[in-house]
Amino acid sequence: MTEPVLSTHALTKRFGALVANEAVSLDLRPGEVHALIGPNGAGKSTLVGQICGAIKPDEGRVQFLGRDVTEQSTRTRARSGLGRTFQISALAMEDSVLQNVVLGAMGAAGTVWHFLRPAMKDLTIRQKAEQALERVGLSDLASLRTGEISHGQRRRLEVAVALTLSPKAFVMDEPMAGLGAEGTRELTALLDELRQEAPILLVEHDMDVVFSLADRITVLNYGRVIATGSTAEIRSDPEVRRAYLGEES
Ligand SMILES: Nc1ncnc2c1ncn2[C@@H]1O[C@H](COP(=O)(O)OP(=O)(O)OP(=O)(O)O)[C@@H](O)[C@H]1O
Repeated sequence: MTEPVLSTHALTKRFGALVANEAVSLDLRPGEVHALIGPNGAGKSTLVGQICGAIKPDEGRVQFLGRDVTEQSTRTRARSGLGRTFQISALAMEDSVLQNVVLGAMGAAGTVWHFLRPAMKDLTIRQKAEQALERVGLSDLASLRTGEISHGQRRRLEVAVALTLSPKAFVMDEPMAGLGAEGTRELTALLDELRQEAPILLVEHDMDVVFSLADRITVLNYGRVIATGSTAEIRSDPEVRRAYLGEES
């Protein structure tokens, strides 16, 4: 079997008496979209936080590109190619679309102490940013203020920022949240293409998106994995239907 790009091994996280994740193991394989679903409070964001380095696990390990990264900072993981988009936008609304991507590319190049103005003149960084914007179909909006573009376009801009890291894997936390039908359709098409460049761990509530994009699905309930499998397997799993899809047994 192909080596996974990213994997968690028995990750456990407690908040006081609450077990938010209990021995969660999953993997992300090359070329796939692996959706992580579960009811509100199931522990999806807690898991993503541990994968990306924002939350320290109580037990268990995280492996990325064959290395144990459990003790690494968010920044180190990002620099090795763990691309992340957030539930809540981290974009600078007053800056232009291009400036936001340049800021991302500066972080990727390790030039965080430079000021934005000289960075805009750094040809390598600027080129990288422009390529990323082209990849997500936002080149025409490069000079607009980020606050002026639509919510859907901002979601794609976040993907462009992540692309400047030349990611080896994406972790996306509810990228479709708040999008209308058109925005959802555009972002779904983009993610469908991006999986060839880097596999995607996708936390998503929109089941139409999940079932149209995912190669595999992992279902969390009360912090535990209750099922992992293909979309067909998940659809017909009685425990999933009971716990998540709200069906009577
Ligand atoms: N910092 C924290 N301190 C205490 N409890 C927390 C903390 N973070 C999360 N929790 C609790 O852990 C459980 C899992 O939360 P988490 O946000 O990971 O779930 P989720 O599946 O992402 O939910 P949602 O779909 O609503 O985003 C919840 O009961 C939540 O209240």
